[in-house]
Amino acid sequence: MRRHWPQVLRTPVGIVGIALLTILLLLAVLAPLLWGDRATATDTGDILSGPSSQHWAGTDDLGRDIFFRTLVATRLSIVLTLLATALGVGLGLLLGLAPLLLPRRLGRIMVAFLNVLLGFPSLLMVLFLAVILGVSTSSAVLAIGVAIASPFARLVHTLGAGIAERDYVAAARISGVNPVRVIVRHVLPNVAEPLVVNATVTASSVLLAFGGLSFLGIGVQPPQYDWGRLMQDGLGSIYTNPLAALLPGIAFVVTGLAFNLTGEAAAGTFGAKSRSRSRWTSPAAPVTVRPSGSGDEEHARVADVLDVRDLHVSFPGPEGPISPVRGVSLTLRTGEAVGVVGESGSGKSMTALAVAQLLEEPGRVTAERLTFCETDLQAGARSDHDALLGTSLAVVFQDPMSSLNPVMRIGSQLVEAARRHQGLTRQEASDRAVDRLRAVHLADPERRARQHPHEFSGGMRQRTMIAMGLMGTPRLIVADEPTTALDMTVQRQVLDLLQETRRDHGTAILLISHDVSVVSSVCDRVLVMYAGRIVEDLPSADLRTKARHPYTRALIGAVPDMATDLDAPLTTIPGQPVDPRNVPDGCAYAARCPLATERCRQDDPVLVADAIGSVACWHADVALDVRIEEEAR
Ligand SMILES: Nc1ncnc2c1ncn2[C@@H]1O[C@H](COP(=O)(O)OP(=O)(O)OP(=O)(O)O)[C@@H](O)[C@H]1O
Repeated sequence: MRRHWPQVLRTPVGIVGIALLTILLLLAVLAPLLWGDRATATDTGDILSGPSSQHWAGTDDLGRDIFFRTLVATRLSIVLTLLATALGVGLGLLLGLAPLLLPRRLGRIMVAFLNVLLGFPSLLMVLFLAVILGVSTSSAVLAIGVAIASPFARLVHTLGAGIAERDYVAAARISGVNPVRVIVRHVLPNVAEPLVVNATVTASSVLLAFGGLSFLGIGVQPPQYDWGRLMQDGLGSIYTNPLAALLPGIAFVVTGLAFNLTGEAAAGTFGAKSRSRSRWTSPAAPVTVRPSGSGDEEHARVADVLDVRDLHVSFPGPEGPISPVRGVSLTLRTGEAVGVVGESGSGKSMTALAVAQLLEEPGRVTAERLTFCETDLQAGARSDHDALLGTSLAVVFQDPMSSLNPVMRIGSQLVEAARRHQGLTRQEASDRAVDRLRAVHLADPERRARQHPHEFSGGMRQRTMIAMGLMGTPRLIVADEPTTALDMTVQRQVLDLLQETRRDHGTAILLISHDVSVVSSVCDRVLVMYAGRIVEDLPSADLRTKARHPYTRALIGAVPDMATDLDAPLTTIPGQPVDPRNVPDGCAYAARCPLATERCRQDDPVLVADAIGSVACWHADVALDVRIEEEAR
């Protein structure tokens, strides 16, 4: 944001706004010192006079100089405006952020409360509070501050809630960072720009509101005076000396204009910056990572990194629970790479999130067994597992925009992760961050560590996230669509990097992808998911020749290869994937399967192991050539 303010000064609107504000602030500081005495000096021989060479704007009923009084009133008018704005913004921040910190239900109540407050028109609220709190300057500040707090709180909440859903915030929260720190470090910096712009514009409304209260006699009380008070005093002589009321009126207009123009220019500049930044980063790719720890030798002794039995994920739905994952079992051994493929909605990501303990409420995870590095993740408190997950599990997500904090330097993000989980000093963590950036083949890592995510290409961001995972030595990297949206060359580099990590550190990899060819090029085994279940598990090497489930064969058939006729339409799988809200009886694939029989529609086949792998199909023994013929028909 600091970078953007000089930009504001490059726009004509910004120049005028900031010049006016500077003059007003100078007046606020200097006018009482220079002209304080002249503004209060009474001259009973010259009361309620019109403009003259001695009194440019005439005098009031005690013969005081209206011109100097208006100049001197700048300080009180602006100080009160800033005080009420600061109070409103502070309260708004508290009220707007509270729902993000409170338990979900309490947060909802808080949001409902905010909505009710918003139903009151601000000006009515100010008048109501000013009368209730009593007539004084401080009650007027309080009344205006409270009245502007609710719209500001609503803005803070809306912007904050959007950021709080990003992967890097979720990862920080779930890996045990104090919620207040998450807000201060990750949420607020990302919403600061629109909030500052909004606060600037709000200041002009506050100025008006204050002037209004003083004008009505329920704001600033004599002997103090602000522009509103001066306007009221000048009203009595409006026909003999219109300047008495007009001059403070002009002061209102100029000050309101200064706040508004500055706010408008800032909004334009920040808006343009944000838009250009999102264009710049949008083609990129993934990631959010739980950073990792060390201890390769000890790791190597443990064979099964991950052991999952009968995993279920469910969400509450209007007509009963929705289960996108329905009894998944899988095992990953040290250094093993397992791919999970399936159409969109088959439950791949939900399985990964459940395994990584990243699924948030209201999602519910149950399993007969869920063991990571020999630790039962279902036993004991969540906080007991944070250290293990934080040091041994890295998760690489797909969404580029939400995976790295856009306002933090790359180096700081790596350092923060390592310091939290490995207890390194800042210097040690910085050195390691540079070293890890080098390890993922980023050129000039020292310079890169000082840059922000928007200065990186998609592939570089993705490698950065893998570097974050490598701040220690993860036992498992869960990579959810890590190469989607990357071009073939960068995709290859990222996949090679995963392979290198696996080879050098014995890290197991769970790679999720739509792309059968990506998975089969990296993984030892492939799990095929359909409707929340694994329907086939087989070695990658056998995928093209020995797959037996009709769904696996259909997925392979949908991947074009060198022999594909480019003039013919691409092969697709007929029908629609199963909606988890409405899973049919029997085999979930039956409605789309060319081999389906009555038995398939009634009885759900279970996964049966054999010499090749495992398959859940009543027709798994039908010879492959017969199957291909059937499918072709
Ligand atoms: N909060 C939720 N409430 C109810 N259902 C949900 C919720 N989140 C996800 N689902 C459902 O879970 C199912 C599985 O989603 P998941 O993201 O695991 O699919 P996927 O196989 O990873 O798909 P993709 O490849 O598109 O990411 C989807 O049908 C989705 O609608």
